[in-house]
Amino acid sequence: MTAQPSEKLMVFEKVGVTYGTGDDGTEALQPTDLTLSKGDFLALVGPSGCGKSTILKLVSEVLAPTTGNIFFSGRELGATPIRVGMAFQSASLLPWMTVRDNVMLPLKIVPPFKADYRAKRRGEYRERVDALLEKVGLIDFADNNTWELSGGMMQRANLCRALIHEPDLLLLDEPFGALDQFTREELWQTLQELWIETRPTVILVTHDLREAAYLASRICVMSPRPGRIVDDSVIDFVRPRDIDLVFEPDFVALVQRLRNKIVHTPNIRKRNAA
Ligand SMILES: Nc1ncnc2c1ncn2[C@@H]1O[C@H](COP(=O)(O)OP(=O)(O)OP(=O)(O)O)[C@@H](O)[C@H]1O
Repeated sequence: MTAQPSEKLMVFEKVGVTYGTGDDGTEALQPTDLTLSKGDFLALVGPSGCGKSTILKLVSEVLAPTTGNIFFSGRELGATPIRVGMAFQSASLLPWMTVRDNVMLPLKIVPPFKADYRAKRRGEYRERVDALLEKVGLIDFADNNTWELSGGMMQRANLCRALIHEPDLLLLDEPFGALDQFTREELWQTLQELWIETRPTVILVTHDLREAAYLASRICVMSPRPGRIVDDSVIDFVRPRDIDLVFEPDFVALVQRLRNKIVHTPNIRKRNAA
């Protein structure tokens, strides 16, 4: 197995996933090559069931590939611990903790921060949490219970919790899927600001093509199951991106192109059977 160049953060080499075995097996991901560089903001889009979440499970080591290899910083994934931040559609904040304590949680449990947690939780860590809450407009709610927050505020707190420990990888699975359009657009801007400031490497799974085009620096379109990457585009709209960008002709044309790619990419099984 050859080591990968270290400037590439993550490399998929012919990575395939089949759930189950034999006749009952479900091929979710065809052997796939994918390279992620440090600081990329990659959006994965495609029809339901194409394997987007499967890729997130692979990257977060919840699932091992059936075939192929994954490398992280030039070494096989799993060889060294990587720091991952995650945010999903359900904010899953802990209701018995305040907003501040929820955001501080990764500093309590993730190395190397946890070693100093007791000493720093009232000083340096608290300042760090409060600075992030200030940035996303939640500082006045730091001592509130999470059930006192609106859906949009919960997702702001959720983003803070996913970023507070400076993850090597930020994994976002439909994080704004349950929000109304206006709140969602506000959160796009918040996430963009956080990304520009700290440049984490992000993989965003979304069904919302405008969200992908507004936020991402790169978009991969996947085919219907068994998933494969059928389009890989660099998105180079100037940053910071204003929300009015979504009405610009180039933006609308991009969303239309992505949509056509998704709608018109045949299911390989059906095509082969025809
Ligand atoms: N544990 C499992 N056992 C069997 N099949 C599975 C399992 N998990 C996922 N699948 C199947 O693998 C395929 C890919 O699933 P995955 O959740 O990655 O798709 P997705 O693109 O994230 O879908 P969605 O957009 O609907 O969330 C789907 O057809 C799904 O039914």
